[in-house]
Amino acid sequence: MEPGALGDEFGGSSGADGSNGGGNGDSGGGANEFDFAAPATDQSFENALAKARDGARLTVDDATELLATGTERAGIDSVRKEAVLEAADRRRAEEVGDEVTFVANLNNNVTTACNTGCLFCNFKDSAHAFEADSDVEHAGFTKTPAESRAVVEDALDMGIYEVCSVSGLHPAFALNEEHHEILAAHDDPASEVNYKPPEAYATDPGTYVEQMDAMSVGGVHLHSMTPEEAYHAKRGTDWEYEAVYRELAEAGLDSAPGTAAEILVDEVRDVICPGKIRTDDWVAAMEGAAAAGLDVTSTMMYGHVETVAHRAKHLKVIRDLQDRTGAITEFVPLSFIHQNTPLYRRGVVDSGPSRDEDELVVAVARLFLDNVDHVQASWVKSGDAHGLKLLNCGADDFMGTILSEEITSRAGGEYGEYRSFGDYVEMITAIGRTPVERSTDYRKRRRIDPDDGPHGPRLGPRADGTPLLSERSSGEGSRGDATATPPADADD
Ligand SMILES: C[S@@+](CC[C@H](N)C(=O)[O-])C[C@H]1O[C@@H](n2cnc3c(N)ncnc32)[C@H](O)[C@@H]1O
Ligand SMILES: Nc1c(NC[C@H](O)[C@H](O)[C@H](O)CO)[nH]c(=O)[nH]c1=O
Ligand SMILES: N[C@@H](Cc1ccc(O)cc1)C(=O)O
Ligand code: SF4
Repeated sequence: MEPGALGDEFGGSSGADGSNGGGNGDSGGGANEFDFAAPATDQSFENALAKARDGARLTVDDATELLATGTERAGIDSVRKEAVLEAADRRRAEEVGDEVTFVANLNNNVTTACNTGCLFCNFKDSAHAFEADSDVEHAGFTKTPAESRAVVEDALDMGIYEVCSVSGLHPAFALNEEHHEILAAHDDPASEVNYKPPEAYATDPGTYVEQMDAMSVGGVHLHSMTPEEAYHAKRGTDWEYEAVYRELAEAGLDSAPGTAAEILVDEVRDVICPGKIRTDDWVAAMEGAAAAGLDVTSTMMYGHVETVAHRAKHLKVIRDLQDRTGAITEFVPLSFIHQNTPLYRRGVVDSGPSRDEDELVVAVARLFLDNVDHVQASWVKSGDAHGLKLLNCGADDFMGTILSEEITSRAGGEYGEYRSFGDYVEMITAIGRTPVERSTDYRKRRRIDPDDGPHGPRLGPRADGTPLLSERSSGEGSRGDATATPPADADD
């Protein structure tokens, strides 16, 4: 399980994409080398709260005060926190009512090979371990397009609506054949454009277009190609993001996940993901996806080295993007899972966020993002009990069934990789809300009658209401964590 997290991300290969690797190993050298100033604003907590209660558009300073429960003293004030949560919960009820949505979906990640070296990530395995002549042991995988298709086909038969696919930046990945030729024409493709030909690897992931085509089967909704992946699919060219997303859409892509956002402030990215695209590029990729007619989601991975002021600035980037595009369907707060990560193991951070911080992030997202309808609570990151609590802090969506999970679990997350419809119905009704099966874009919704079990998906192209996997009988109260056998991964 544990992919040898510490210090060996790059093995001998020196930062193949040029912008990371070398510096990466030093990032954890001493605590606080980033040393961000403690946030301070000209706003008071009380004024910010009053504005939030009135429904006024909040500023970055307002959001900073609310996230901090006042910047004038350190630590979270529990009375103030409750006031923020209450305002957000009321706003949620006014805007989207009492329904709690979730989607019948599958995670089908294609490859864990990645040289980008993000210090919060244990999903990736150094790409050189995947080379045909490598004898480096690793727990990662690469799927061929045919293998991806088979996994999606199986899940479609089970009734899923969406496949969510996010992957490492495999050096052999290219958008299409023309891209392969452009990349291969470089004098030193590995160091100049993070490229090695598919023949160098034990398993060929195919092109991005081939993977999209393979996964877009039987009318499933394909949710894939994060901004970082879109960057990889155009590296070494002057192609526009819009053109890249158009080509992917023609191959079957329906919407794009807004991960790779982390914290959209470059001084934070310089510490936690120096090899990743910068904030401007992330925004450009999302705008390109929107211009190509795709919906997108938005995320924030918080609770590592950033301050509350960085979180507030991040929310402003998202709100501005949504003002310009209207393409964002939801905001997904991603609570940093620290246990196995280089950031933690190297002593750069000593934990992830507290539950108070999780609750305030959800609440302030609801209050600040007045143009994004849906805020997600994640059972993967927070577990069932705290996930349900987040649904009373401003969130209205409880993500999806996912069937398999590789990012959070590898980082040390403990909440499993699957929730059944029976689990969802039991949990959501337990907090007095209405369970609703949704489409990825939230436009299709089906209210579920809790008394009409056993429960299964009905919106997927092949869904007929049969429970997804062998469901424990509803009403047993023995939900527990993942018991499902995830679809088999292909090993390299
Ligand atoms: C693992 S990447 C895969 C897709 C692609 N390589 C990218 O970076 O966009 C997807 C996202 O998972 C999230 N993630 C990775 N490690 C995490 C951790 N330890 N805790 C919480 N979220 C994490 C990050 O937000 C990251 O952008
Ligand atoms: N929050 C997490 C998600 N969310 C994704 C959703 O399941 C779904 O794909 C999205 O809402 C679009 O419809 N997925 C994860 O794997 N891990 C999370 O923490
Ligand atoms: N939340 C992303 C997808 C995602 C999130 C977190 C993960 O760890 C993986 C994938 C989206 O729905 O757009
Ligand atoms: S977050 Fe994405 S880009 Fe960064 S190391 Fe992990 S898989 Fe690679």
